Amino acid sequence: MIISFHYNIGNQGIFHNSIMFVKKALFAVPNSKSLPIGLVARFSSATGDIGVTVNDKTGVATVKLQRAPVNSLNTGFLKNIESTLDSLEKEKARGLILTSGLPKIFTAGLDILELYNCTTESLTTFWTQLQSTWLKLHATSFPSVALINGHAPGAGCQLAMSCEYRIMLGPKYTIGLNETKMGIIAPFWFVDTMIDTLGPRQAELALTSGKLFTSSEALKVGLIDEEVGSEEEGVAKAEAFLSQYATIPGTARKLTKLMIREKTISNLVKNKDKDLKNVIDLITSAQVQKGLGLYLQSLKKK
Ligand SMILES: CCCCCCCCCCC/C=C/C(=O)SCCNC(=O)CCNC(=O)[C@H](O)C(C)(C)COP(=O)(O)OP(=O)(O)OC[C@H]1O[C@@H](n2cnc3c(N)ncnc32)[C@H](O)[C@@H]1OP(=O)(O)O
Repeated sequence: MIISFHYNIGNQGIFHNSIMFVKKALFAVPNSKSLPIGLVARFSSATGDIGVTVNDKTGVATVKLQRAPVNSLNTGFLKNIESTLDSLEKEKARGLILTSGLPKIFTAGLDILELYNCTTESLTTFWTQLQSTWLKLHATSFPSVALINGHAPGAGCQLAMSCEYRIMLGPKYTIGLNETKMGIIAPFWFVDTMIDTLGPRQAELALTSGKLFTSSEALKVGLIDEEVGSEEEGVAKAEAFLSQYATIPGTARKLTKLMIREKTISNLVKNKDKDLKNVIDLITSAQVQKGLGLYLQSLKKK
């Protein structure tokens, strides 16, 4: 017997900003002895789908990002990610596995179309949402694992670094903050996060060159914690990592995490406006707009 719950995760309209946990069906599955018992959810929108499956034995939620073709992060998708995290907090999830539902790509980072030909107003909306979503992910009360099952450049790497543990599918994909390669600069809170992850020496080398690491290079410098050969192996390792927290009191765990992350978090919280101004000044400059246009063209030409 499997108990299935569905929750509708609303966005962009009727269910805006809420996940409703609705017990929908109780049904028997023939010929099955040990099926997992879980909560299953999916929502769709023009700005991306997020599939959420909660294992109701462990309380661990698997969140699958799905915005074809490359899970690029635009305002709506970031908002959906934030709403999902809010709902998981509310429902007291015991852990998060953040992964991609698309083949080959974890996330391609920021949607460059949000940066190219933008207005100050649209960029403000976008960047403010990015700050807000990142703050939420970086400070979740539950433990988090990024299961990086595809490329993770730019903000894709930033999302992964904000999870507490990183498992990457090898050997084909790459991860890193590649902003300098694009002629732009990683914002200070990306830099802080990379320093927290790699230490200043390796962060400087990585950031100044905009290096995209293969999974084995990433493992060597500590950008990821484990490299796996299949998604199944990745899921098993993620579950094993999270299971260690089943016996650790949640509040002690959370406060310890926040203590360690406090400097990086409060640096952004205190300097949000300054960060936004930096971004507007840089991104709306003619030179950067030209560079972004060429970069977009090069992606399309492939
Ligand atoms: C004083 C201090 C000042 C500080 C100021 C701060 C300033 C702002 C900082 C901004 C920080 C930026 C962070 C970022 O995340 S930028 C984005 C980084 N990401 C990338 O560079 C990835 C680019 N994409 C790729 O490398 C490849 O697409 C990828 C490896 C991800 C997948 O390759 P694949 O071959 O599978 O797919 P395609 O390349 O053919 O792509 C398919 C279509 O998707 C489009 N695409 C790809 N990436 C993006 C993207 N990030 N945004 C929008 N669109 C993207 C691509 O053009 C293809 O489109 P078409 O189908 O139309 O051809």
